[in-house]
Amino acid sequence: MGEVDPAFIQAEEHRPKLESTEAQGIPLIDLSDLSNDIVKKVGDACRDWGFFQVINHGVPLEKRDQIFKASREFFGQKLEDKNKVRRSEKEVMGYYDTEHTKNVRDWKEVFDFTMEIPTLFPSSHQVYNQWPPYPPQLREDCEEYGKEMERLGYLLMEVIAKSLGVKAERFHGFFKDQTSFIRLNHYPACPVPQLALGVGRHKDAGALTILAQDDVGGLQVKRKSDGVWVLVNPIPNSYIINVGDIIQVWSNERYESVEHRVKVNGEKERFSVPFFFNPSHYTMVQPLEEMTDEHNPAKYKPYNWGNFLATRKLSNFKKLDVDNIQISHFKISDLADK
Ligand SMILES: O=C(O)CCC(=O)C(=O)O
Ligand SMILES: [Fe+2]
Repeated sequence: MGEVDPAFIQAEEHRPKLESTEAQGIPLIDLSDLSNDIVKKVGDACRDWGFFQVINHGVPLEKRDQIFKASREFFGQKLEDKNKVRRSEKEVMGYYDTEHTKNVRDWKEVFDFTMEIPTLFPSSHQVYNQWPPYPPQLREDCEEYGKEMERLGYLLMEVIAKSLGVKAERFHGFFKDQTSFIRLNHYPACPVPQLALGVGRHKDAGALTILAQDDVGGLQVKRKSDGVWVLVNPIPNSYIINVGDIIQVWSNERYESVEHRVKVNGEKERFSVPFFFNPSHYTMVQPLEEMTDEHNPAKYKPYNWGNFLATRKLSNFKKLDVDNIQISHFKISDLADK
């Protein structure tokens, strides 16, 4: 990435401290026992943290190892080779190294691919994958891994539905024609880890994120109880799950999408692979009827997910002079607060 471009430098109040608290308390849940106890544990974690880790999730280790290996091989190429699948304003999937979060450049490079091909977006936004020639097995590894993520995504949505007291399949219909995508993240070692971030503070806009990280560590979560940034410990072969903005809206804020960011390392590079489980573009996102009643009215106006996603993707692609789209724009202000 060469000289440190000022575009990477975070405002002082957002700079990471070099030492940071380890996340004592982020729940670790064993999914092999699908009893009510798990439902309660997942529900409590969604409410108290917006984050949890899972083990015994059923994703074969071999599939995870393969996608990490392919990712390392892909990013290890020369820039001119990675540029063969470069993302553009129109081709929203593929490689790029200029993502901005809240208008500050992230210290990372990414490769995005979508699950359904072509993902059904509004006709102006047909989404196709761009597969690189090298490494040759990357496409197959990605597609195989994607199937595992989808399976785990549905399973987790069932547990979350039960924890909210609605029927297990309540959310399934929203994911027909889903706009889910997977991102390969590479965070190179950074000469100024105290000034830049791998990903600036943000909340995930989709429904649910399932993240695999390597053993380097760097993901930090803003702890709900006190606002302190705590590090999510890498646990071998576990997945980090977080509630996205859409679950916050569907649950009418029973669960909250929590801010997180990625610190970079002065010596070590880091790899991670998030799966963003997203509904169809034509989903009107709004609180579930079951989550509202006269004492607990809907806190959000319905919004169209496809438009939200397209607007957010454009603002992450290039620096804009306005703040990017947020669910707070659809919040119904409470008369009692006025
Ligand atoms: O790499 C990570 O640990 C997290 C990345 C992330 O938060 C994101 O891509 O939304
Ligand atoms: Fe994120």
